[in-house]
Amino acid sequence: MQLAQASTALRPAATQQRNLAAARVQQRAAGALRSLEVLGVPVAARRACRPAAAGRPSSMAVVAVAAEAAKPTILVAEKLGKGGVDMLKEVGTVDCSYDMTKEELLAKISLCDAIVIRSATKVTREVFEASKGRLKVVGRAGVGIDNVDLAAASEVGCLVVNAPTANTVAAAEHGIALLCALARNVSQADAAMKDGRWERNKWVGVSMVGKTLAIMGFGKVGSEVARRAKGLGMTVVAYDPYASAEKAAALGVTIVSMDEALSRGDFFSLHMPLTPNTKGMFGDDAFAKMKKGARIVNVARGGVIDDDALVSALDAGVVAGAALDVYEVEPPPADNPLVGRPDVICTPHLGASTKEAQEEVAYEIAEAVISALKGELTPSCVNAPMVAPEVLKELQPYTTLADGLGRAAVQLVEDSGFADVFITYHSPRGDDLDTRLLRAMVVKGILEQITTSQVNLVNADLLAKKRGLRIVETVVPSDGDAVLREIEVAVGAGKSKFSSAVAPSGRITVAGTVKADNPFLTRIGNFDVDLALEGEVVMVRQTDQPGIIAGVSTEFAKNGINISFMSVAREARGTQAIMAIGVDETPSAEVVDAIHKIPGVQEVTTFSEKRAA
Ligand SMILES: NC(=O)C1=CN([C@@H]2O[C@H](COP(=O)(O)OP(=O)(O)OC[C@H]3O[C@@H](n4cnc5c(N)ncnc54)[C@H](O)[C@@H]3O)[C@@H](O)[C@H]2O)C=CC1
Ligand SMILES: O=C(O)C(=O)COP(=O)(O)O
Repeated sequence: MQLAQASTALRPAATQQRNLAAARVQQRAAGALRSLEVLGVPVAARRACRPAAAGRPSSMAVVAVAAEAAKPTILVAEKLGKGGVDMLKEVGTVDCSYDMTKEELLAKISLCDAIVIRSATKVTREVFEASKGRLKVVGRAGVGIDNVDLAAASEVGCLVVNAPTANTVAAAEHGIALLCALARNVSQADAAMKDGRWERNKWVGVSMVGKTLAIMGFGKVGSEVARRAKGLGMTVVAYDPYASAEKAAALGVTIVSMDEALSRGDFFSLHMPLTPNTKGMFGDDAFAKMKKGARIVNVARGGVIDDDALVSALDAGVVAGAALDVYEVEPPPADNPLVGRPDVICTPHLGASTKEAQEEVAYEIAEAVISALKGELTPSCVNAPMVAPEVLKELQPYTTLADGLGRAAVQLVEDSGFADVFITYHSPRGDDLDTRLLRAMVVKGILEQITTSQVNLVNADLLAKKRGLRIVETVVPSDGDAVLREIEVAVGAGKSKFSSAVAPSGRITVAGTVKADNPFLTRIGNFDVDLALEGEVVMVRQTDQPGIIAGVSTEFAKNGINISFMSVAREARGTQAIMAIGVDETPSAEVVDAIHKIPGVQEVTTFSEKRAA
């Protein structure tokens, strides 16, 4: 009765948690417009609603349309908890197609903006190629991302997000379950009884209390296993080259070298990810260093153990038994040398498979996928640099500026091209300024003018490198309360369309700042200007003499072009001057020509802060 009451009492709390998760998602949705601008991560709908021939709509416009018309298509390729699927349905068209063949996946993927997978689906380079640029988010409903080609994802600017925390306890509990089963031959004894045999002497086990458990990989799962093993009275040591000894000590765990772990462990529990470094980590060499009669549990990934080496170690009695949840190939082929052995107990990759964990994983991944589709940098993005939310918030207005300056600089380049981009940040933070986001936005501004690639924080550096751009960043310490006083973007181009944009350094140079959250152009070449960095900009170089401003504005007025901002700067009275004019409508070639013909005007150029077509 009491238990029933307790569980009823708990239910509203769980519901509340769901509501909170939904509210979080809604809150994020509200911030989506801004985030899109920040990262330039195109929402799925961006492609869907992009007009075929017309100029590319701004991200803002796209989102507005997106919300109305084109919902992203989200392919759920493996079983996902209903709560998560429902969350995804609120923002997109969800296609739950489980157990697809590779060919079916390849055929479907170009219709999908996001895919949600578990460990069985391999998202290979071939899959990204088949998606033809449409796939923007891979959501791994779990931890291990060894089944996703991260390099290929990054190259195409696809965000990969995972659910790093929701199945930690489930995996740890399964590790402990296998540890106990291994020590006490639970599986073998159970199989014998079901086979009609009562074998009390055959299945005598070993005790765990007082024994040493060596945890290999002391991350989230490893430390939860440690906590539980301490409760069983075991001595716990851990090998993890990246773990904090203090954190381990707080749990009563000693961090040791790999060799020490190998020589001390009576039991081993593996919890490192599968990476090129950990692949085959438990091979002949490692087994040779173990105590005779050690037992090993693998709830991490099959590939970290070399199967043949384990077979030899079992045959030699170095390893007394193994418990495996994961396999190099899943499901393991019939000729797998380990599965059929009586000294090996096996489960079919069940570590994360509890009802509770799967419900939570589904919410965690749905939230991450939705936020990634909206262009937000989710904390669980595994192929983009982590930018803390507070940094993101602080830098947001400057990201628009950085994007705009990159866009302006590249449009001032005369045909010859360029390879060097110099970005100078004037900031009171000095070297503490996190410039990754700003650099990505400058690169995005530049590349979006000259390529059709979608550029975002994930692939900006990579695409810049591929285009042979060399980005040189300098942070100049400055005064002031704002995080940044000015950003300057200079490109080492041979020639500019607007000669006054070339600074004494010989580089096309533009600089800007943020005023009241809006980006402003403050310098072109060697001229100080003051112009909102938005829409169309007309640059005019003239002799400093009366009447030119009137002539230029008359020309705009005649053609129904509204001036939004104007800034005039000169070297000295009666010498060279420039006008930077923000206009609401794009001036035609005829208007530009007419301005050029005004006596005293030497050159005219335009650039656009709108996205390139
Ligand atoms: N069987 C199952 O269903 C599940 C399996 N897993 C597996 O468990 C692994 C661990 O998961 P978490 O603890 O959540 O990840 P985590 O990232 O929190 O921990 C991994 C730890 O491994 C350490 N590590 C990396 N390279 C190492 C090396 N060469 N030697 C020793 N340690 C190394 C890292 O420093 C980190 O502390 C995952 O990568 C996943 O493959 C996770 C959940 C469920
Ligand atoms: O989260 C992990 O890394 C797991 O191994 C769990 O895999 P699964 O989602 O159960 O296929």
